[in-house]
Amino acid sequence: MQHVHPDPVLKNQFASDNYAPICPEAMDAILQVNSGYVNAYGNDPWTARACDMLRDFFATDCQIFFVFNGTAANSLALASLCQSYHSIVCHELAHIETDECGAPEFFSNGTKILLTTGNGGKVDPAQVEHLVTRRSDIHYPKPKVLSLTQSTELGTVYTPDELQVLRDCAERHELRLHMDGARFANALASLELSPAELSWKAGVDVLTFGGTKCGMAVGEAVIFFDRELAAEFDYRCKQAGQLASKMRYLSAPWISLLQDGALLRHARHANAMARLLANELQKLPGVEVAHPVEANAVFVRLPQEVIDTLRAEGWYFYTFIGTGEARLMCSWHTSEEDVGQLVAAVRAALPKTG
Ligand SMILES: Cc1ncc(COP(=O)(O)O)c(C=O)c1O
Ligand SMILES: C[C@H](O)[C@H](N)C(=O)O
Repeated sequence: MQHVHPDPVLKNQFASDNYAPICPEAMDAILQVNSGYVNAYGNDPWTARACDMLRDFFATDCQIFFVFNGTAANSLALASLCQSYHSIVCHELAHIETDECGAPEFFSNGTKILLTTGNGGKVDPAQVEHLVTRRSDIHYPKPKVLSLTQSTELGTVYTPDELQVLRDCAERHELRLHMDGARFANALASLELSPAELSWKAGVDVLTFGGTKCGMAVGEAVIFFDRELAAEFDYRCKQAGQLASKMRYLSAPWISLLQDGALLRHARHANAMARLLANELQKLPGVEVAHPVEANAVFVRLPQEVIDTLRAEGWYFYTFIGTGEARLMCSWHTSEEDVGQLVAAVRAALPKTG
């Protein structure tokens, strides 16, 4: 096929796992189900099978819905957990606060987001306790949801002990627990825990499970572990324009990524590339890895002239996430050669000593 643009493929990209192509398993799945007519709007056999496989994956009778992207998954899930007069507590760097353009507030008809700080992009339990208990008068938007991102926007992961402390706080104050799992697979691969231990057994009521970051073209799973909270969620999806008519193309890739372990294999690979990148970069003078590398992101403090040089050479990376560091995001598609080329470019861009 003639490329729309002369050469759309980016050679030097560490901006996001969203830039990666579809992984082979997901593409094969799309081709395999692309025959003939099937029921639309999720009433096809592959969607049913994908839901059953996710119930097996989480070892519980959860309810699953597929939507087009993570912003929709988070916003609609949050809207199911609270009323407009409630508030949602999350980290100040949470995607639902910084990068969803007000969608959570919009789809919940105005629910207020209350922010905590905390090291490594993880909410500070003491600040959650303070936000929830500081006021109980009618004028204060009553906290109803605690939202955690796992793995976090800074590439760290909540440990089981940290999750337990937050779960205890949520239960003490009757908060529902939302988990933004855009990179849940990376957290699973990092902690080597079971999906159940990292979700419903940790008290999570609803998980938005990222398929896109695992190599799918599209298709996030909204997973309700408390089925009562899923009541009429299908209507919420339809009204928000998130009910896919050709659902089979969102659900079938989940089958292929779950059935032979590809989902976790790709996550482990992305995490390994991030560790390799961090290990090589921190050997360089003047380069500081800013946060623990526990998933597939590396945040580095680089001299501005290095950033300018790298960008002039065509390297893609974000500096608007976190607290100003350069975010270098690895994916299922990142190779050791890619890592080596970036490290060499950083080394060459550093001021010459001596
Ligand atoms: C932490 C996090 N949550 C959610 C999302 C989903 O965002 P989108 O609506 O772009 O799929 C992203 C996107 O990459 C993300 O990084
Ligand atoms: C920040 C952007 O919205 C996307 N979630 C990413 O992580 O690349």
